[in-house]
Amino acid sequence: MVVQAQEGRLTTSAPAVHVLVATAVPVERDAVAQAFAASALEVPLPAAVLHRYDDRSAHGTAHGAQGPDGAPYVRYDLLAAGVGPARAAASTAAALTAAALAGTPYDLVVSAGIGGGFQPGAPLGSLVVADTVTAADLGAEAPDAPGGFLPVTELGFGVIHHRPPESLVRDVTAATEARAGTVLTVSTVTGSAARAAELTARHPRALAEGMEGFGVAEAAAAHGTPVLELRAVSNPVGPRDRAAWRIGDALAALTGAFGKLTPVLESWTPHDRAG
Ligand SMILES: O=C(O)c1cccc(C(=O)CC[C@H]2O[C@@H](n3cnc4c(=O)[nH]cnc43)[C@H](O)[C@@H]2O)c1
Repeated sequence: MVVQAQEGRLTTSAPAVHVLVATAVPVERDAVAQAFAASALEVPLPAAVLHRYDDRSAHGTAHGAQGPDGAPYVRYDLLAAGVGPARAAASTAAALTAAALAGTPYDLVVSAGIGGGFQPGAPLGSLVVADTVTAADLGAEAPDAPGGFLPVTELGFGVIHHRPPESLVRDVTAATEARAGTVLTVSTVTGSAARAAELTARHPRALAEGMEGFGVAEAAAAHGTPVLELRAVSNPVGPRDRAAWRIGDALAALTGAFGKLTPVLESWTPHDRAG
């Protein structure tokens, strides 16, 4: 349930752990929200609306940060940030800036959604946590280069990898029974065996691909905020076959993952947060 509320600023009291979750589309955002018992407060931003949930695990932790009533808790702001790396980066940057200006910066940004799984490493319905968030098609075609492609870093610009905090990746992977590996960000969904093989050759550790992670990570990095990416596998990466997509199963896996995330974030220490 979403409670309509007008709020002139982002928050009224400092949360224990302040997390921005950026999905691409509302159905993914709502799958994440289903993990939380509380109803949402709608927080309007200039170009988007955050759905805010204050979540407490059933048991809390000895090391958890303290909420207003003394119990450990995590504040999740859920944002349907748009499809593709550019739109996702713009929306995430807007939310990060609004929070910073309000004096309540985020501790963590999570890019979450469905994604394609490289087979056999990431079966349909499984969950992948990125230990590396990689821009797979940011660069130049170069017939003389290995694989016929030069990443943008080889051209002297930017970055193509972001690395989430190791301890957080380890703990989230364990808690959610996910697999950890590289998650690729692409601007074009892979639709052929040849393209899948090309990506695997260039990125042997790739387990999944999506279209937003790198954009979200770029926005987080600009604010010095750690990032995490979670992909629930809805389809195999390879020849386009819409009939093979299992979006419902992937959305259910996303809900399940977020149901297990709160205790991990409650016990995420400031030392680890430095990543
Ligand atoms: O091919 C189609 O007909 C088609 C119809 C509806 C949606 C799509 C998408 O590609 C949705 C992209 C959306 O979902 C994520 N996603 C899911 N699977 C993959 C994938 O194999 N490769 C890349 N992205 C994927 C992505 O993050 C977008 O948010 C296609």
